[in-house]
Amino acid sequence: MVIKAQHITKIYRSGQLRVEALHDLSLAIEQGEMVAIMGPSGCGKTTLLNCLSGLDTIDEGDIYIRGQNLRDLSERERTAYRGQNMGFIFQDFNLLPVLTAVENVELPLLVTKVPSRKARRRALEMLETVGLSTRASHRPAELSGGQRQRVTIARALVNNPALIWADEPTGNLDSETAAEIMELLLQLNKEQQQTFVLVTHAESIGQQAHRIIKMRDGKILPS
Ligand SMILES: Nc1ncnc2c1ncn2[C@@H]1O[C@H](COP(=O)(O)OP(=O)(O)OP(=O)(O)O)[C@@H](O)[C@H]1O
Repeated sequence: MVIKAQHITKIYRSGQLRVEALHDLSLAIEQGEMVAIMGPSGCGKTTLLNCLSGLDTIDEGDIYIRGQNLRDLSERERTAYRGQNMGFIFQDFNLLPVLTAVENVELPLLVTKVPSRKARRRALEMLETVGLSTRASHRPAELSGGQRQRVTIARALVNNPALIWADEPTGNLDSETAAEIMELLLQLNKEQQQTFVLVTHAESIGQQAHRIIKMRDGKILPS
């Protein structure tokens, strides 16, 4: 089991306000699975993704990633753990505007002290995998939405993480480009046996995952 969550609860507090965004939620995801998390706006999908990936902390319960209880790691250790084991694909791209496509993709490698020539080679390889080798020296503003999303995917996968989190990976894209991106994710999942957990509103995208986890009001609906 690559991801195991047991009885997790997440409460957001601000002043007197208290929102229980996850309520006694348990789940298990296996190595190599592609899982889609679906449900109405506000049901807790993004919160679940942020907690499972250790970007945010939980109030109760336990989360194990490849056997490691996230609770036992300090914030600094969690950050290092994410860098080594996880890739993130978010809807608003998060690419650095002053860097070219290849520079954006190689960044996670340089951060982990991979020598620059090796990093460049690997980043170019990744851009080729996502079908963007001819745009390596373009800046994000000089790329289309679908192309930017491909750069984000290349960057998320460049250090070969075991786990990839994607929050609305096709949210800003037209349906044709969204289908292409989903096809690419499925292909990478099949080839590399990496585990993908994606949040989506799009039924057509969710249907292509191996499994859909349906959420309502901070809980998982029985399947
Ligand atoms: N930082 C925060 N502080 C307080 N409440 C929050 C915070 N972030 C989210 N919430 C609340 O927690 C609940 C779950 O939010 P979350 O963003 O996880 O939902 P979601 O299912 O991803 O929604 P959407 O599909 O609209 O993105 C919502 O009721 C939301 O208002």
